Parts: sequence; structure tokens; C-alpha cells
Amino acid sequence: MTRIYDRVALIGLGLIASSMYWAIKRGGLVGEVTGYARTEATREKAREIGLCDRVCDSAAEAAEGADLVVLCVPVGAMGAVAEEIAPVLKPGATVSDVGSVKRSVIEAVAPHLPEGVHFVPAHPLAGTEHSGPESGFAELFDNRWCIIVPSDEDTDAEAVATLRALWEGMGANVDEMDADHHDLVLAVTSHTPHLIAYTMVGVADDLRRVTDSEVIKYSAAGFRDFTRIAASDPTMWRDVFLTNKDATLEILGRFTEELFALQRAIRTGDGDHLFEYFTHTRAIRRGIIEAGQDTDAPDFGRGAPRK
Ligand SMILES: NC(=O)c1ccc[n+]([C@@H]2O[C@H](COP(=O)([O-])OP(=O)(O)OC[C@H]3O[C@@H](n4cnc5c(N)ncnc54)[C@H](O)[C@@H]3O)[C@@H](O)[C@H]2O)c1
Ligand SMILES: O=C(O)C(=O)C[C@]1(C(=O)O)C=C[C@@H](O)C=C1
Repeated sequence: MTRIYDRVALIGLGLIASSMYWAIKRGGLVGEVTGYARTEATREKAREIGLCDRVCDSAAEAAEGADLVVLCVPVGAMGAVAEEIAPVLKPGATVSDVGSVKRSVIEAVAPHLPEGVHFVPAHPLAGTEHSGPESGFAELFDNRWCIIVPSDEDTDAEAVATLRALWEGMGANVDEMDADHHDLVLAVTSHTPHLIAYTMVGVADDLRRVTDSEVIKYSAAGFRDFTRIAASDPTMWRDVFLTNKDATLEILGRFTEELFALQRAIRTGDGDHLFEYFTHTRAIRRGIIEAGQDTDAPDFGRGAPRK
């Protein structure tokens, strides 16, 4: 048990904040964790399930005296919360966040923070399609990446190192990245795939009129994965697309070009194109598994000798 901070405040008690709380408790990483949720119902639920050592009735009350305040609200709400807590922040405290987009959060939060408060944005690359105070669990961040995005070149090195220690204590592997690069990488690996899943489920829903319940009844594994992802929180994902607009549009443009090329190959019966494309993408997937970077990958075929 290594205590990293004396007081931490979690603002917005949903999936990520509740997972942080249970992971902090598991590791004995913090003296006291305060929490704030916007609705009375969520605060009541948090008290009932023992989420946070103290649940407060305002964000400012939770943040007052904290060594670290973590904003765990949707990306579009970060600026307003920062403005609310700014007057009570302790000199020398660190403010961080867990938002899925980084440049817009820096732009929304940084102007509100007083001199002497360190701002160290972060993003754990771990989640589920569930939300709310009861959805969290201590293991969520185990062996997952957390990207720390220092808000500018002058960010206090000790504040970054202490936040890194907290995320490592919660089980994550930590890397640092520039905000714009983060937003582009996540547009490829997370944001555009979510949009595609939302779209595919929408298409299936349109088709349902033709095929009744067959779309659900006979849905294969690939489509089931799409429906899981498309069940993710609408507020969170609305905000992700509104705030990571440029990177997402860039990746969607490239996606559409590739899709049109495949569509043309199907129409013209160009089997070579399809075969080469699928061979290439299969090699990418195998490369990820062989590099040991997919901890979720099933073991199928791993033991079989490969020519
Ligand atoms: N869910 C994921 O997979 C995932 C993964 C990594 C990061 N994130 C990021 O973490 C943050 C929180 O996501 P989550 O999955 O925990 O969401 P969640 O919906 O489970 O929880 C969000 C909480 O914020 C509160 N909230 C919403 N609007 C608010 C406002 N205007 N003021 C104050 N509180 C408000 C909600 O009531 C809720 O308690 C988001 O910024 C999201 O982008 C999510
Ligand atoms: O596993 C899931 O359900 C997720 O969608 C998690 C996921 C992702 O795309 O990988 C979603 C959003 C985040 O900001 C980080 C992680």
C-alpha cells in the first residue's frame, strides 16, 4: 500500500470515476476520496453502495482542499465544472480529467484554473458500454493504457510524475502524448469505429422492417460486437464527435474512400482486390497479437504451428 495523494476529488460519478474509486481502494493509494454527482439520485446511489469516502452536494465542496481533482464528466461539460471549482482549488493542487478528447478539454478547462494549480489531462483507454455509478469495477484499468497529455511544455514534472504513479497504482500502463496527436490516434482507434458501429446498428434497424426480428435472432458475433459498442452512452459520444470534429472527419473521409474501393471491387467482381485487401488486414491483426498487444484476444490457433 503506497499512499500517493492525501485527498482526491472525483467529479461526475459514472463508469470511470467509480472504477477509479474501487481501484484506488484496492491499492490503498489515497487517504480520502470525495465525490460529487450532478443529480441527487446519483449521489444517493453512491452513498448507498459506498462509492467515495464522502459524497458532497456540490463540485466545489468536493474539490475544496483536494490535492488532486479529476473531472470525470462528458467532454462537453468539462469547462463549466472547471469554472465552478476554480475558486476553491488549493494552491499546488493538480486538476486532471479522463475525457476521451484532449485538445478541446485543454481549451475549455485551462483558462479557468488559477495560477499555482497544475493541469495534467489524462485519458484511460479502457471502458465498457455501461455507464453510471454502479457500472465501475476495480480491474477496469488493469493492463490498459492511460495517456497523460501535459497541457503545455511548462507542466510541472512532479505533478505529472505523481499522477502517473496514481494511474500505475490503479493498474494502468502510462504513456505521454501531445494533445493533437492523441486526438488523431483516438479518431482512428476509437471514435470512428464507434461511429461505424452506431451506423451499422442503425442500418440493421432499418432492415428490421423487412426481416422482422431475424436481424437480432441470427446476428453473428461481428454484429453483436457492433450492438454492444452502439449501446454506449449517447451524451458521451455526442460530445466526442462534436469536440474531435476535424480528426474524426479526416479519418471518416479516408474510410469512405476505402469503402468505395471495396464497393467497386464487389460490383466489378474484382476478387483479387478483395483477397489482397483482406490478406493485408489479417496480417495487421496477427501482428498486433504477436506483439502481445491484445490482451483480450482469444487463444484460437495460437498453439498451432504456422507456416
Ligand atoms: N465510457 C468509456 O468507455 C470511457 C473511457 C475512457 C474515458 N471516458 C471519458 O470519461 C468521462 C466520463 O465517462 P463515463 O463513461 O464515466 O460516463 P458516465 O455517463 O458513466 O458518467 C458521467 C457522469 O458525469 C455526470 N455529468 C454529466 N453531465 C454533467 C454536467 N454537465 N455536470 C456535472 N456532471 C455531469 C453524469 O451525471 C455522470 O454521473 C467522459 O469524458 C468520457 O469521454 C469514457
Ligand atoms: O471497450 C469499450 O467499450 C470502449 O469503447 C472503450 C473505449 C474504446 O474505444 O476503446 C471507448 C472510449 C474511450 O475513450 C476509451 C476506451
